[in-house]
Amino acid sequence: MSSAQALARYIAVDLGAESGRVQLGTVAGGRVKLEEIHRFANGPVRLPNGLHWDVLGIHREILTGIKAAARRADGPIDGIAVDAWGCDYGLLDRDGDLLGNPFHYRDHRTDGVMEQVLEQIPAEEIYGATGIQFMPFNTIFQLAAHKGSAQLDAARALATIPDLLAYWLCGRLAGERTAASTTQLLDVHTGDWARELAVRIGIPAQILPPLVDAGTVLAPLRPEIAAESGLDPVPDVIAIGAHDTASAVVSVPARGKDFAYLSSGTWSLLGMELDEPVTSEEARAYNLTNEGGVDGTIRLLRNVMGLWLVQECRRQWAREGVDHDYDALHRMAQATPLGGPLIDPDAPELLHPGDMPARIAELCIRSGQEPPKDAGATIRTALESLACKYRLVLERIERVAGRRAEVVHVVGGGSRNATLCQLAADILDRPVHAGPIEATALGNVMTQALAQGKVDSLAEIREIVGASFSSDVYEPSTDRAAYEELYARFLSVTGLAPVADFAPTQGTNP
Ligand SMILES: C[C@H](O)[C@H](O)[C@@H](O)C(=O)CO
Repeated sequence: MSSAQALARYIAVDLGAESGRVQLGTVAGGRVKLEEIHRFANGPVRLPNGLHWDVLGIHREILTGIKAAARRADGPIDGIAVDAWGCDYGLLDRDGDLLGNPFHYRDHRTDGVMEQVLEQIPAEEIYGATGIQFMPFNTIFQLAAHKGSAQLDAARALATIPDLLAYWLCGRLAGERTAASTTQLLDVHTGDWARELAVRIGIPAQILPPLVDAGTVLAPLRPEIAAESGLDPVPDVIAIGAHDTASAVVSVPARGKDFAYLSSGTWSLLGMELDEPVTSEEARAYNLTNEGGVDGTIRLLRNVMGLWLVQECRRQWAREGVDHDYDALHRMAQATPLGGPLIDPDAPELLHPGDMPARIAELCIRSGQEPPKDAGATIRTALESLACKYRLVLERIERVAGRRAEVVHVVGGGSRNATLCQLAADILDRPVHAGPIEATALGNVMTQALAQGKVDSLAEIREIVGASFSSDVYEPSTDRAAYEELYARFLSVTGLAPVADFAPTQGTNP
């Protein structure tokens, strides 16, 4: 694509729990192209006081990526933006300096904290204000666990992970709303911080930063970074859908409204796009979340444990001396016959790092099933269970959204997992369109283009992405009996209630 044609070039920094990527996006002639410039591993660092993220290391990798992108680009860079996982944050002191490495959401410091807070403030109230699903690591509970710490006492500002890294690139700290929504401290009706809620929990509301919408230009890249990278003219740093899932949903190549999306990676984020939040008793009972979307949309979704199950199994087997790569694991799972043991992939025992194969086997035994006999069978159990949970969650979302999804778009790294995509189509009994893989980075790039008026709308973005990247289509099996039997067995061994006869509960997720 020659520079004459090139309409705009953007650098997208896309940070996930397992890896970070710096991508160069070029938007021209109604098409978007993405080039991976720099990829680096990411993961928890254990300190005496718990699991943390190495944000200085992440920042250094971002600078390396920006320099390389500047060298690779065949013209000026128009913007830079950062997206990252939700819920985690850094605290800044009165000088704007970081007060210690952010904790990792899988750290045990929040054990039991959500229950304590819910004794103080009823779930109905928190959900009524924020519309956010109850998860033990939500920022609100991490801050409650942080109370009384020297860090929180000295804190003058809170920065979600994407906001912190954007702040280090441009010097302006702002709370981008899609990322802010994952804190469970944003009022979903007003779009402002739920300060009164924060104060009732003992969180100093003054640390909550000024809010901006996705598509806001923050400030120019810091001059020393621009100079070091040879970026002239100096690009702006732009707030986009800073919560990675929000950016992924931007580039779902869907038309109309009757679609569901599954952002598939370490987590499976399954949802539908709404114009307005739904904080009904039923939405709360199903523990659905109303996370903020780009262009004022609402992401009515649910976190499902995702490919973390497979990632942790692989790490455990590697610790035991058998290093399976992901392709080998999926070939083994594909070769394992349908109908093995099933589990609830969202069982709390599976959230923290550790011996995942043993935990999966334990859950099977505890529910009266023979545990998986080998690695392939263990992965098969994880994938079949995920696909079954997708069905339960999607049926609940459709009921609350009041409409049916005719197609499910699976995007992200997990969209390469053909076994899971086919199982999802079979158990959901509807077509699954898989791709693009780099949906989050594409959403990052295209929202920068939206911020600069290079494109006009979410619909146009989805047209451009759909025209630029093909999707693999998985049609549901016609052997309905086999998959209906599988789903019925899933419900019976897990004790999870199908939509039809589900009764409201006291808040935390079934
Ligand atoms: C904690 C998870 O990261 C968060 O709930 C999820 O939405 C996410 O950010 C996935 O990347």
